[in-house]
This record gives sequence, C-alpha cells and structure tokens, in this order.
Amino acid sequence: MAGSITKPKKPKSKRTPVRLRHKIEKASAAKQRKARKLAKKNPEWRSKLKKDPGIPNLFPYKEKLLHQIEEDRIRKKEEQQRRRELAKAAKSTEAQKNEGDAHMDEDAMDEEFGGEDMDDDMDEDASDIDESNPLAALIASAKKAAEQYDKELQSGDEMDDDDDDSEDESDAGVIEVQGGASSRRAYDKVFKQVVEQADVVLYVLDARDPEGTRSRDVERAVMAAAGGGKRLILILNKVDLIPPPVLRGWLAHLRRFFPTLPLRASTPAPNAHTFNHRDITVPSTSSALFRALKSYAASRNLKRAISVGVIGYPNVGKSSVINALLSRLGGSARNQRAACPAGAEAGVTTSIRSVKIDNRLTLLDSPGIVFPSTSGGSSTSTFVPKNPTEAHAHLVLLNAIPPKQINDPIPAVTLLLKRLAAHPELMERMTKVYDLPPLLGNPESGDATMDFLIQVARKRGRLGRGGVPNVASAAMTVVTDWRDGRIQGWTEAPSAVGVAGKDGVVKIADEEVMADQKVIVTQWAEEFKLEGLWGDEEGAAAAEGGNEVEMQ
Ligand SMILES: Nc1nc2c(ncn2[C@@H]2O[C@H](COP(=O)(O)OP(=O)(O)OP(=O)(O)O)[C@@H](O)[C@H]2O)c(=O)[nH]1
Repeated sequence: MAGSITKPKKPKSKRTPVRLRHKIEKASAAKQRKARKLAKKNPEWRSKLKKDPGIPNLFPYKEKLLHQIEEDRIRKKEEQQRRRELAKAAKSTEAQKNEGDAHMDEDAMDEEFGGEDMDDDMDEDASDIDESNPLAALIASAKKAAEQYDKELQSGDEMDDDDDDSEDESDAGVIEVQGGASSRRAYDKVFKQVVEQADVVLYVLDARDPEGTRSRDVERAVMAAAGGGKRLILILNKVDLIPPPVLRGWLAHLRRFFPTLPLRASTPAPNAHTFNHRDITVPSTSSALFRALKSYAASRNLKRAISVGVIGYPNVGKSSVINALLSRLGGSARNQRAACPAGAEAGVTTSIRSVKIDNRLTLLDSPGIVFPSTSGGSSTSTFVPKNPTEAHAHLVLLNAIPPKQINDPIPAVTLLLKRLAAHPELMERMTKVYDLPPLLGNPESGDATMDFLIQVARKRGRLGRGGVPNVASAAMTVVTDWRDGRIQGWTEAPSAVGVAGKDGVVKIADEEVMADQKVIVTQWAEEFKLEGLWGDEEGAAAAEGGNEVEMQ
C-alpha cells in the first residue's frame, strides 16, 4: 500500500485582517474628532486667535494699524499699573491711620532693628573725638545724617509687609537680591554688616553715570561708623566705556570729595564699543589699587588683617574688582582663592563673601544695593524722575534690575532715546548699531520709541505670530546692548563753577563740606600712597594721553 502523502502546511499570512484595520481607523478618527472638539472649547486657543489681528500683508495701512494696536495695549497696561499703584497707596494710608497711637517708640525700634548697640558704640566713639580735630564737625554731621537716614529706612520698613521673611534670610547670612522694596531691610542689614566689619570701604561707581550710582547716605554712613575711623575710596569702574576727556572731568569732580581711582576691573562684553585709554588697563589699574591697599595695611601695622569691604549698586563690577585684585596674586596663591562669581546681569552676588588675600588683607564682596534717594537729597544725581515709571526706567538704565524683574522695558528705551537726543553724535552711533536710518518723531517726547522698536524688532528678528514686531522683546535687546556697552552713552561731570540760583548767587553743592573734604582727600591719599597712583595730575595726564579711537 502506497503511503498517504501529507501536503505541506500553507504559511499563515502576516497581513492585518481588514476587520482589524477598519477598527483601528475608526478608533483613530474618533480620537481626532474628540481632540478637535476639545480644542474648540479651550478658551486659551480662542484668546490666542484673538491676539492675532490677522491683517493681510497687502493691506496698505497694516503698519499703522499694528502700531495703534500696540499703543493701545501699552496704554491699557499703564492705566492698569496706575490704578494698582493708587489702590496700594490708598491701602497704606488707611493702614497708617489705623495704626494711629500704636506707633512704635524709638527704643522699641532700635531693639527690633538691632541698631541700639551700634548707635551706643557710635556715641562713645563720637565722644572720644578730639574737638581740635578738623574732621570732628564733619563726622558729627555725617553721624546725624546717618541717624536720619536710619529713621527714614525704618519708617519705610513699617510699611513693608514682607519684611519678616527677608530678616530671616539675612540672619541665615544669605540675602536674596530682589528689585522690589520687600528686601530693602535685608539690603540695609548687609550694608551695615559690611561697613561694620570693614576698615576700608571701596565704593564702586559706574563710570558711565557715577553720580547715578552714588549716594550721599552711603558716604555719610561710612564716615559716621566707628567715629570716623573708616576709610572710603571711590572706585570709578568701567572707564573703558567713556572717552578720556569725560574720565578727566569725573576724576577732578569726585576727588573733591574722596580719593578716587579709575579702574578697568574686567574686559568688556563682546562687540562693546570701548575707548583706548593709554596706561589705564586691567593689570595696571588693579595693580595700583592692590598696592594702595597693601600700603594702607602696612601703615596701620595691626595684628589682624585689614578688612576691605566692596560696596556699590548692582552690576557696577564689585565682584570683578575683587577678582582683578586676586589676579594680582602669584599663580599658586591665586589658585588657592575662590574667585567671586561675576556676570553681565544684576543680582549675581547674593550674600556677603569674604576672600582672604593674605595675612594682611581680607576682601568682602557684597550684593548690590540700590539706595533710594531720601528726603535729605541722598542721591547726587541731577536726574529727577517725574513718576514711578520713569524712576523704574532710570534703574533699568543703571543696570540695577535683574532682567527677569523688568516687567516693561519700553519706558527705559524712551528714557535712553531722550538722553541720547541731547548728544546727536551718540544718537547717530546708536542707530548705526542696528543699521537704521535717522529716527522719525521726537525722541525727547517719546514719539520716536515705537517706530524705533518696530525697526529694531525687524532687524533682530523679534517677530511674533504673523510677523507682528514684538516691541517688548526688541526693547529688552536695546536694554541689554546698553548694559553691555554696545550702545555708547555717558553723563558729563558737573562743572566745578556751580549753578546760579534764583537769587543769582552761584552755589556749589556741599559747599560747606568742601574744606573738610579737602583735608580728608589729602590725608587719606597719603595713607594709601595715592599721590603717585593716578593722582590729580598723573590721572589727568594718563587720561589725556588716551586716544578716542574706538576698538571693537
Ligand atoms: N567694560 C567693562 N565691563 C566691566 C568692567 N568691570 C566689570 N565689568 C562687567 O560688568 C558686569 C558686572 O560685573 P560684576 O562684577 O558681576 O558686578 P557686581 O557689582 O558684582 O554685580 P552684582 O553681583 O549684581 O551686584 C560683568 O559683565 C563684567 O564683565 C570694566 O572695567 N569694563
């Protein structure tokens, strides 16, 4: 019998059955339908659609219309901000009224702010002062002004709701840098700590606006501390960003008050427009400062190290000054010291940092502190803001506010254009930075801002949906270019002649202080052996020797 032959089994098809495919297709279509339905209901999606005006590119007045929309938006925002401020002011007056008799007496305040001990110390120190000392009167008046300043700060603190938090932070030794008034008391504590600990205070000013970054209250507080035993040196930093004649003017002006050293603490940001000052380089100026501090430490002959506090507005270059001094140390010594973090944005340094140079010298870095001008005329700047928006814009142009805390950079650009309008050559250089034709409208009245920002947005690709220029982003670009020195600008030193008052009498600010200040400048310059280090004549000569050729 022949054996039965079994057929080889047909391999099973790997094809997806049609029924399964249909099932998948149906499920996918249902999912997409559901997603579309949900998206239609989503209010966010609608508001996004609304924002885009959808004006066709061929529409002849598109530009004008966009401009108008943007202006309306800004007006609304300003109105909102104004209403909020009014409500806040009304609330605080109400709160003050309610407080009424429950006002703290001075002792309680002293206790709370920990100022009693310091005041007592200062009183004792003040009574130790020899009456025949020509500086006694000056120190006494500085102490009085410092007390007044303290009182003003404290009364400002009473209105500050968030203070308890900031005090806790400062107790822990870490101060968070914030732009708002909530950390005002924390700033004040840091400042007091640095001044208390320091034998020498280096007050760093930005050479582009020295008076804007200078406060009389700070100088008075340093003069008053320890009965006048502290030394204050003004450091004019970032001199590479101003031309030699302007530097000369500022050195002459500031040296009427305190010994002043020009400094280039760091190299400029990429593409910054700098001026070539002969002999005023990063190594030469930092060596000069280093030698001056060493001379002072040697002359004091103390058993402990001299403490040098570095104070100033945010972003003036305090950490860079310390790093420049560290770079003067020899290789291995330098490697052993941790450098201070420095950065282009304000608010990099957040706590007091002590850097030991050697057995004779310790440096104290501190967070940048903005001192508001108090009723006593703290600020020496001639700029008087007309409203809170302009005051904020002024701080933005001083680079004192971290970028994240700048809600609206447009008023800062308006203020910048207004200032540059007074110097046509600077305005021309600024338009060249963005490759723009001369501005339309009057920059002094703020008319030119929007046109300028729309053009900057186009040149720098700051465009939103549908190619609408993002003017806020363009304004931020301008602010950053200003901060990093890509846009040039500076203030001129006040003339020594003074200003004629209504009565026709010519007065120089701080006239009465001048004679005593002269004594200070001469005595202190001797202690630091500053005569040979950019003294009046040499500093002027060095600045004179510089050329105004810009370097890229
Ligand atoms: N062009 C120029 N830029 C400088 C100079 N010194 C410092 N800078 C720059 O200024 C910026 C701020 O420097 P920092 O040393 O961080 O300033 P700071 O005062 O410690 O800042 P905060 O920590 O915010 O208080 C950095 O981008 C530095 O590179 C200088 O002499 N010339």
